Formats: sequence, structure tokens, C-alpha cells
Amino acid sequence: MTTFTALTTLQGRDAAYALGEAMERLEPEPTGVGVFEMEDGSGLWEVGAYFEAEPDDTSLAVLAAAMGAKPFVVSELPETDWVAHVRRELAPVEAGRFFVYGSHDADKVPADCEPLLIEAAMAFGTGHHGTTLGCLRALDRLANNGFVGEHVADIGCGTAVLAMGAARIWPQTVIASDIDEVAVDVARANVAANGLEGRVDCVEAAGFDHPTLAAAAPFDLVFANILKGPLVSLAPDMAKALQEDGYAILSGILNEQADEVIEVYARSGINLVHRESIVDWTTLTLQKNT
Ligand SMILES: C[S@@+](CC[C@H](N)C(=O)[O-])C[C@H]1O[C@@H](n2cnc3c(N)ncnc32)[C@H](O)[C@@H]1O
Repeated sequence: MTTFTALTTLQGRDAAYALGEAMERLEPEPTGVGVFEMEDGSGLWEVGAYFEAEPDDTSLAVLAAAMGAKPFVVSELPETDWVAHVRRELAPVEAGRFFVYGSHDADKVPADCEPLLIEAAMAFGTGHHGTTLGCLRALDRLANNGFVGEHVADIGCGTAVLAMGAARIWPQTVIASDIDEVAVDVARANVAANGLEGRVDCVEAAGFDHPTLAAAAPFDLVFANILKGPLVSLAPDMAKALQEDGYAILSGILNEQADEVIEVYARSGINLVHRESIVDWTTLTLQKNT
């Protein structure tokens, strides 16, 4: 299948993320959007998207002009198995006791780790992003402190990397949910590939709105790596879904947004225990103690 890319650069992180979000709404819909800070110290950000059909030049030109970005450069890429390509490129990630790897690195799995096999696919969560890494490290930290999760949910599971991490170290079934049906399919495939069928239950849901989640609540640990806006909206439901003394591991929060999220959750009786910043992203561990 032919793949097209549309790439531009612009100044400023907020503008770059806003452009990335706007690109997700383009027609034809991109199969992926990336936002990266350029490493040349220029303060420029690169925003790009992949498309399976040729993107519309006029829409791109209007978008670039509206967002103050340079005109998009559209390229047609030679036929390549991109998933296979990305898989080869992805190096394994170590996060506390967890070792996240693709099948091409199966021979590198250390003996004394909790392995999580994640193939690059159309879902977020290979362990490379600071938010996933922060959540895995927060999980590792809780477990090191003697916490044992018995009722665990992963809201916005993507690949189910966090749910599978919890299922690797604790005996109870974990519920993994995502608003995106493609992510739920990827999550189920990963659960099977990791031999965790029956240990991680994957459902399609927005927030806690699913009978499986309702039946399993209250939780003693909830992961939610889903960006600041949805996290803020989720705070009252999180307060209802967590049992007293239960933990929430939240990520997808830009560093400068963290204080606001902490305040919002504190108003719902869910208070800061630990915070960690990895590059631009902050992961929070909070505990309900009303
Ligand atoms: C940043 S990814 C996190 C994936 C994985 N949990 C990780 O830590 O790598 C966020 C995921 O949350 C999902 N999502 C966003 N808003 C959501 C919501 N309100 N309820 C459930 N899932 C949501 C997205 O579809 C996406 O798969």
C-alpha cells in the first residue's frame, strides 16, 4: 500500500501539539500523527502525518497558514512494510523490573525481569514514551513498597502495556479499557501474545462507563495515561471508582499542567504521593484518602 507523508515545522510546543490535533481531523484521515521537538536547538517543532490516500493540498495549505507553520511538504513513500520497519527500529525499554520488547529482541530479555512483549502496531504504548515509562516506573515503585493490587483498572490502555505489567506481578485479573476499538483489538492481541489471557480483560469504554468496570469497582489501583483534559474531566468518576486508600497513576500530563491536575484531584480527595517528570511529561501517583 502506498503511504504519503505530510511534514511541516513551526515554532513552539503548544502550537505544534495544536497542529497535531488539527491534523488528526483531516480528510482523508491520517493513519498516524507525530509531534517532535527538533534537536538542533532552534526551538522548532516538526509535525507530520502518514496517510494511506494522498492528502488534500488545499486543506494542508489552509491548516499551515492558520497555525503559522511552514507549507507542508508532501511525499509519496515507496511501498514498505512500515510496521515491520518500526518493529526493527524499536529498542527494548527497561522500566524498573519491567522489560518492554518486540519479538525481534526476544533473545535480549534478561532472566531477572518482568517481560512485556509489545509489537509496534496502531496503538500507543511501546514503553518508549515518557508517559508510559513514568507509569511503569510508578507501578514498580508501588510494588517495591509492598503494595499488592487486587482490583486494578487501566483506563486508556492502548497496547495494554500497563495492565499487563500489573497482571505480571499480581495474581488478580486486571481490566483494560480504551475508547478506541482499534486499541482494544491491539490490546487483546498483546494479552494473548504475552500468555495473559484470562488475566487481562479488555473492553471498549470511555472512562469508567462499562458494565465490566462498574462490576469490578471499587479499585485499589487505576492507571489513566490519557492527557490532561480527559484526566480533569475524569476526577469525580475516579473518586467514585477508587476504594479508600486506593491509588491512581496518572500520566499524559505536560510538566506545566501537573499542578492543576494535582489540585483538581485533591478537591476530589485524591492526593499526591509521588511525581516524576520524564522529558516534557509528568506522571503522578495519587492516593484517595478522604
Ligand atoms: C497515551 S495513550 C496510553 C496508552 C497506554 N496506557 C500507555 O500508558 O502507554 C492514551 C490512550 O487512551 C485512550 N483514551 C483517551 N481518552 C480516553 C477515555 N476518556 N477513556 C478511555 N480511553 C481513552 C486513547 O485511545 C489512547 O489509546
